[in-house]
Amino acid sequence: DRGSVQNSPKSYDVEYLMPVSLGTPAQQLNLDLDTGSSDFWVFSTLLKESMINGQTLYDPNASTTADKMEGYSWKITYGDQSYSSGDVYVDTVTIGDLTVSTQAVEAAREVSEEFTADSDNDGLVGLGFGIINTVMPYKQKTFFEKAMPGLDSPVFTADLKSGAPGRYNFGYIDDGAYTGNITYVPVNSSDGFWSWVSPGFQVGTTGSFNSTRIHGIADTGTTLLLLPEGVCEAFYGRIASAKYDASQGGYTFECNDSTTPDFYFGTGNGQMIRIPGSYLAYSKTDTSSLRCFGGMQSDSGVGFTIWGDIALKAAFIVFDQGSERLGWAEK
Ligand SMILES: O=C(Cc1ccccc1)Nn1cnc2ccccc21
Repeated sequence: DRGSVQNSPKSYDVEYLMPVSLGTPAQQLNLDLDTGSSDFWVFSTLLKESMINGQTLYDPNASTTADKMEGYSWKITYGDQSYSSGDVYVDTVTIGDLTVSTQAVEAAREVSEEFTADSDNDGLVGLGFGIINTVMPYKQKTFFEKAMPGLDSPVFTADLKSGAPGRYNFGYIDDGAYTGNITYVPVNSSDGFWSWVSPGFQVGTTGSFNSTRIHGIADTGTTLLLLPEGVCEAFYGRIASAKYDASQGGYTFECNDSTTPDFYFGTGNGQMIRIPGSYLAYSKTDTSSLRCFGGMQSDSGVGFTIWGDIALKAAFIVFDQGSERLGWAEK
């Protein structure tokens, strides 16, 4: 079996949403595929009105195939301190023609203000590893883990684009979606993340390759690229107008600064992925400003590097859960 679904970026590529069908008859929600977490949760009719702001709600009572998991609950807090919690139902879920008939659907009773404010986002499909699923008393499998045994190949791929729709595929690799070769690197899933080691980086075409191992996770649910302080300093040191602006909480620079170099990161056996400098001028610091908040920021508050959407949209990525490895290709 296999599946394929279009993803669509919200403004500034802050997140990428995809249509998902839940229940019988199908209820369609727009969900955020998040390889940085492992809960499948949705806005639901269990929520208080005050927490809803235009989102589409999953109504388990309107689904003939929904069964409540009595005595089960969930509560998740993300790295940015946003959170959600609620009850659990088993129901049928279809993403891009791929159906899982008994998916644990986590129906929200409570969401933090960040989720309420994001009216286009009806919930998350966590495609990290199931060991960090938060359902109690027994953790539940991710959508991919449930689908995997029936797939042609135990992989899913992410093709995120800058300011344009891309695609998530399940169970196969579309050889037309990338150029050159796919370089595979081993994944350590013990923390539940797609964790891997980059051999180093290079700033611009003229810079030398810096052989420094960078431990981090491939996370579609994080917007920015959070890298070690020293790497940020090497990159921003090459941009004439760049500075660390404590009032903005990060590095900023003039959006059109022509000295902005591309950023290359190593993936293994000599391959590098090029992130165009334009991706790193993330968003204007305010409407009238000429300065942009950097798409690359320090990971010092996190403890590991996060290869978020800024980096992922420069590549075609194979999340190979069958072999616990990540595949990287240019496109
Ligand atoms: O939380 C983060 C980014 C982050 C910030 C600070 C420390 C560690 C990580 N990403 N993320 C990944 N999945 C998410 C889902 C919702 C909100 C944020 C999400």
